[in-house]
Amino acid sequence: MGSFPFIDGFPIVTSLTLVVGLVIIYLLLDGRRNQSSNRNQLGASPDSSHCECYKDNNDVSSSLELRKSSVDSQDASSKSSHNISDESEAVLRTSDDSSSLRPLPECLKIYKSSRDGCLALSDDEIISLVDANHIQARNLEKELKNFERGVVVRRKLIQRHTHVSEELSYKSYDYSKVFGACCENVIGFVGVPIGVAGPLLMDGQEYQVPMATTEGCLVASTNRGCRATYLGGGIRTRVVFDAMTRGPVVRFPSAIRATEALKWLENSMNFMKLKREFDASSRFARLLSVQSRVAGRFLFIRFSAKTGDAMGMNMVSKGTELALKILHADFQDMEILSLSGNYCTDKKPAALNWLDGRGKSVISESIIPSSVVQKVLKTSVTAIVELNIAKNLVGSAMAGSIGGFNAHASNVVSAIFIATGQDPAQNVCSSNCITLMEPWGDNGQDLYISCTMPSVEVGTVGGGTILSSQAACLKMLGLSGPNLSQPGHNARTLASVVCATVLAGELSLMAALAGGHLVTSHLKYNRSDSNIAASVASHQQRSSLQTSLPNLCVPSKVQHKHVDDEQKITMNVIDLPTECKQS
Ligand SMILES: CC(C)(COP(=O)([O-])OP(=O)([O-])OC[C@H]1O[C@@H](n2cnc3c(N)ncnc32)[C@H](O)[C@@H]1OP(=O)([O-])[O-])[C@@H](O)C(=O)NCCC(=O)NCCSC(=O)C[C@@](C)(O)CC(=O)[O-]
Ligand SMILES: NC(=O)C1=CN([C@@H]2O[C@H](COP(=O)(O)OP(=O)(O)OC[C@H]3O[C@@H](n4cnc5c(N)ncnc54)[C@H](OP(=O)(O)O)[C@@H]3O)[C@@H](O)[C@H]2O)C=CC1
Repeated sequence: MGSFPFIDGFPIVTSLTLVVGLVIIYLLLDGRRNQSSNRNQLGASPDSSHCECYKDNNDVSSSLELRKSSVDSQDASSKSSHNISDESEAVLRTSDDSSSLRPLPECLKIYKSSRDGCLALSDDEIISLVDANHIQARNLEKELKNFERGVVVRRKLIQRHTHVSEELSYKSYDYSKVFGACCENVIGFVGVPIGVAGPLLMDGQEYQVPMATTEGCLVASTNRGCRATYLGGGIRTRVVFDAMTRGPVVRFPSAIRATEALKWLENSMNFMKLKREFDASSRFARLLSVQSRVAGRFLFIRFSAKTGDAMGMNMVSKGTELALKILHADFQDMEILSLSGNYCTDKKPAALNWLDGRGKSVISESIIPSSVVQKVLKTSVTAIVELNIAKNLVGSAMAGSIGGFNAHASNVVSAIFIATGQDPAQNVCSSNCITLMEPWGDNGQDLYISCTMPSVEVGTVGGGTILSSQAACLKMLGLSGPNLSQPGHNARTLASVVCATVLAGELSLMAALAGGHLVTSHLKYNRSDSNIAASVASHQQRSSLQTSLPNLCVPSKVQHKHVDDEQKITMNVIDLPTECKQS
């Protein structure tokens, strides 16, 4: 044995066998890799993918053979996944077999051969035409005359640059409502859970309020507020102002000229001229007022209009553009710098909206009996009233807030906005709210609460309200679409629902804070380890700090507001689960 050469302690024969075996395994694995990269030719490696396949297919004769064998199976699979008319089924091609790609000139010829030329091309062939700038990626739905296939091809296009998981939903969605109205370059849709809070007893009627959110605990809390107000006899609301605004910026050669224009706008005859033009732009938009401010040579003009059941931004923008032409006719030296000069103010925090209102200005109020405060809200009238002053009034003043004198109005506003197809960006000003609380009744034993929201920007027609799920949520409230007998009534009622639900949310969260229940409730409803379990495990393994508090330990009990009378220190004492204590 000693005369035989050894490799790493093995006799040479054994070593050679090992090397040959490894080479064979490597070749087999490599072959599989190549096969799979051919199958995913629009996948992760963009440069090699399509171009390589296209080069391969320059050999037309071989590609024709391959194509013939693949077309049948492709068509069979495509029929189930695409909503194609019978006519086009016969010629539809999809992309799975890269080897069947026809050369670009041939694809172009087919594409141009008729109005439906696109339908005779596979997804990959369509992509080759997009790459060569014959088809615009953003027009795929139109070109393919099939919304879902347009979405599928666009997903394949961007697969080459980033991973688009099947988990991003795209099937069985009514894209016909989206195209030209709600979104461009569509690649799918995101599902957001909808919870329901209710019954909300508002102005004598019961509502079940849909809320779209991923913040566990929010619906539970709002539901509790609905319960408390229901037991107290409900919530009353009033809409005190209703006008959407658009505020362009224009410029003059001098401040003097800007001031002359301002004076012109203040004249009631001139206002009527503007109004005639503005009102002619819509069956529902009606100009109510024009408010102007000068800053040097700039003039800012805030057009305010009723917009029926629409939130109204498109409508008011359209009317404003026409009205500006009338002003321009008398002030030819006026430059229109922008239809929006941020004096509207849309989608940005602004004191103007807080002070003067925008959209619907709404007030809601309710009285909660002391027994309900104790049993349902688990706090006392004194504690919640004191906390409201300290937090929502003094705290927000200390923070320099404008319109943020509340606990979490934006939570409820955003959840209802997403559920009912409102413009979610308008959550910024729509969440302006001041929450007020007072002891009520002969002995101050009950609780009075009100929410004042000057700028709720909502509609029941237009925007995302046309989409099926969002319209279904509006239907739950009995507020879908236009109110034919009283245009504007549906949108105003929706604003009331928002304000009343905000009141319910304020009541419940403030009670939880006053009672020290915030953390326990959120750890119960608002924490999951589904996408962090691995990192927590590896962190624990790495650090092996058994003494530290594991991230996912849920306190079984939180004692709050343990006040040391002498020092007036407030402490939170967290009672940990046994396993956490042991570690
Ligand atoms: C609409 C455009 C982009 C057209 O702009 P355009 O320049 O006429 O379009 P184009 O056909 O010349 O295309 C130029 C590029 O725009 C893109 N593009 C163009 N069309 C599409 C489409 N269908 N789908 C996807 N991408 C598109 C695309 O990148 C395209 O490049 P290409 O692909 O041709 O090389 C332009 O007029 C625009 O940006 N308008 C403003 C719209 C906007 O920003 N709206 C936001 C909402 S407004 C609001 O909510 C807030 C407000 C206004 O109130 C705030 C305030 O007070 O200021
Ligand atoms: N343009 C912009 O600057 C901005 C646009 N937006 C977007 O604007 C969209 C909303 O614009 P908006 O003007 O509300 O909606 P639309 O643009 O959809 O306009 C409403 C349409 O509904 C018609 N309508 C039918 N019945 C009624 C009724 N009872 N009350 C009111 N209108 C009715 C109107 O008729 P008619 O034609 O007679 O007026 C109008 O054509 C959203 O998508 C939003 O995201 C948001 C911010 C800024």
